[in-house]
Amino acid sequence: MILTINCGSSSLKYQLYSADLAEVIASGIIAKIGEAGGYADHKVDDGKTRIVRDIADHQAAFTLMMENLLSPDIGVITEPAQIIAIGHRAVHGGSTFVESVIVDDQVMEGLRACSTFAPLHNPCNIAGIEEAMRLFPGTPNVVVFDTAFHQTVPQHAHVYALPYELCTDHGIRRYGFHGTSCRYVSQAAADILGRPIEALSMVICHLGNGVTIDAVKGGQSVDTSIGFGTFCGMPMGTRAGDFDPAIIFHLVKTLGMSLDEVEAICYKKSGLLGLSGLSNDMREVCEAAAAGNKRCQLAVDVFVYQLRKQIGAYAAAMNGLDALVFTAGIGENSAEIRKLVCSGLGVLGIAIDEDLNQIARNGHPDISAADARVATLVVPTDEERMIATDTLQLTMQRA
Ligand SMILES: Nc1ncnc2c1ncn2[C@@H]1O[C@H](COP(=O)(O)OP(=O)(O)O)[C@@H](O)[C@H]1O
Ligand SMILES: CC(=O)OP(=O)(O)O
Ligand SMILES: [Mg+2]
Repeated sequence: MILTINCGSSSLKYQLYSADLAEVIASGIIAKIGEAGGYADHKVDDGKTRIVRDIADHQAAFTLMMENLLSPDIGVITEPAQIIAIGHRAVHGGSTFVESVIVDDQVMEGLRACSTFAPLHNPCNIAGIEEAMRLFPGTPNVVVFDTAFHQTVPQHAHVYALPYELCTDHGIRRYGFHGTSCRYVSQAAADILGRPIEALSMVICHLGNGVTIDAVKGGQSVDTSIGFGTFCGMPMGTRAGDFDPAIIFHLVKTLGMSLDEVEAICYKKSGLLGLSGLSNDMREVCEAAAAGNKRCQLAVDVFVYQLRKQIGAYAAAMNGLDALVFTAGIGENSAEIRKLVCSGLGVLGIAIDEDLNQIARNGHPDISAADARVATLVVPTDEERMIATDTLQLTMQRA
């Protein structure tokens, strides 16, 4: 069996596949790590078991995952050796990692070096890999990078107009994230449309806790909204998205904030949470907005406006658009956000059928109106399957 691990800042998601990847045998999420109210949801077939327990750190989360997988009641394995390879998500691979790799000491060193670029994500990814190496000695670990798919973004799109030496000598450039999701979703969208991916210009809207808008032309990422770190581009759950960097100097020099405080604002106190003052969860923000909460309405308005602007920019950058694709938590589940985003994009030839929009998750990925020039699709992402696929491929190659 092949195990995939996605260690986030406060969660660990896992999925166990049969060795041929034909079947997902078990999956789960361990949530609120290091916070009050920790729990694990472990799924086998249609059954879900919730275990409520405080989870101090990623090591404790790993222990709980193993208890679940090995449990006589809800477990699916009898010994760890049944797992032949483990695939991990890593967010930032910098310029060092352009594709998935098998973990060795040098890879771990490279990952640690990229941690300063993604302080919210990479340290957690590394904690997961270290724990896997400790609990499964001798089992190959593969690491799959969010940044890898965006290595094709051309220089004129990934270089910032800063002194060029900062790019060449210090790796200051746009890297892009959620690449594993965009890679999966763009191919799935081409399959749904029944057209070769090489012939398509698409904008992928990965709208989860983190948000990426990605321009994919001919199957390659040609521009992407997140940049060097993971807080720029679109507003996200708790991250700011683009704002004038002069604000940072003002907060530090005039308002006397420390850099740590400013960093916390950019990554943890902004976005939907910062604007709404209520929640980083789009469902809650939409519900409160519908009930008349003005700051929540503002958060929705800002989110939708920035999305529309970015989609328009990428349609122009690619000199055309064949498909607009929604994915991840918000993109897959919120008919309202899809409707709001698309309603302002008629100029591009985007038009959706509201009845189809409402039933998109029930096997109706194409929600385009009959007269639309651009196809609009809703495609559930599956980063885990991509991670498992790369893990299988690399370990087979080595064997
Ligand atoms: N029905 C829904 N309506 C609006 N937002 C939703 C809905 N279901 C999930 N979401 C949102 O999806 C986001 C989480 O997306 P997800 O892709 O699961 O996150 P992660 O980046 O952690 O993988 C949250 O903002 C959540 O509110
Ligand atoms: C890079 C990033 O934003 O990841 P996530 O959506 O998992 O927070
Ligand atoms: Mg996700």
